[in-house]
Amino acid sequence: MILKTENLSHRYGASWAIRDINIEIAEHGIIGLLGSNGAGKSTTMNIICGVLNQTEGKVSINGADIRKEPELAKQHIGFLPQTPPVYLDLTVDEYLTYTAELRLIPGNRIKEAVAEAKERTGIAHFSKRLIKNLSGGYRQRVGISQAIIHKPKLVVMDEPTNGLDPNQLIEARKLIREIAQDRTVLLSSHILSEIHLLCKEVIMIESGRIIFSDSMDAFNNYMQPQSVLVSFVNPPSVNELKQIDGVNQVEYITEKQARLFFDGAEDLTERIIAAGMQQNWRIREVGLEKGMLDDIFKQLSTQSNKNI
Ligand SMILES: Nc1ncnc2c1ncn2[C@@H]1O[C@H](COP(=O)(O)OP(=O)(O)OP(=O)(O)O)[C@@H](O)[C@H]1O
Repeated sequence: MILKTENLSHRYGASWAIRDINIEIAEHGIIGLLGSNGAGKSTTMNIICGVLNQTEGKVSINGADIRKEPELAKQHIGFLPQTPPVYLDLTVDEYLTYTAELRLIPGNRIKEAVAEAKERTGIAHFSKRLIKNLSGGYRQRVGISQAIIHKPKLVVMDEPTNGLDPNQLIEARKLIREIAQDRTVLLSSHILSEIHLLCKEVIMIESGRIIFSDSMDAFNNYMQPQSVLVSFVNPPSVNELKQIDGVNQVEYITEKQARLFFDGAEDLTERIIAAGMQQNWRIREVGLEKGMLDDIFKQLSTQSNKNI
């Protein structure tokens, strides 16, 4: 087991930030921790990485208890906190050499470890550059370098793609996928599509509790389409649209585009198109809409409350 948390709970002052978080990760690949702002993602990650001491519960990394055997446990863990822990006045080489020392890499192997981490994250050409003169995307790569410099089995990344521009995002995702090829990456995000793109497993946390933990495929079952957007050249009336079998509600978003809500109706798209052809609505586009993250949260929260 690479990571195991047992009934992990933490409170700041009187209020609990997380309650009874149980996570078990045995395989390689990318696992997503999904939750809205304030759900408890950072608290969970900080405890897993030994940066914050939990109020209750236990964390084991590769079988070692992070509180009882911190040195042993931390050998197997790399951490990229929400703000990359870089020193702006050091060069990339100076900073990575320093982090290699912190990670207790033997002196005669530090140069090699620094070179390898830079190579993996594509920053070798910036070795002598001061970190303050790097762009946000490259600073973050330096942050990732320090997280993998000791070749840990588990890399924990707190919102690693937050605040990156579209190009940096694509590069960052590519890098994270590469890093996860031979280890486990646990990453957090409040953006569903981000977790969707990257992760094979998802742990969803809301108000400090896990409300879903399973494969991405299983998660997708909660995202059944419930509405369809249709654009017309000759828009019909709401009543005409309601006559289509399975449609139970209609709202026009613009003059020419309507949202049709339906209940588990099969072949609905085909029926809409057929009706459109018959009555000359001249349909330009039909697109299924997936449930919004808020709805999924609501759905899952109600279900988990029922199970308690
Ligand atoms: N140092 C602290 N002192 C008091 N309360 C805190 C502290 N850090 C976090 N909290 C509270 O604990 C809860 C969980 O916060 P946490 O930062 O873990 O959530 P998060 O899911 O990471 O959210 P975000 O994406 O906004 O960082 C929130 O209600 C937050 O206000």
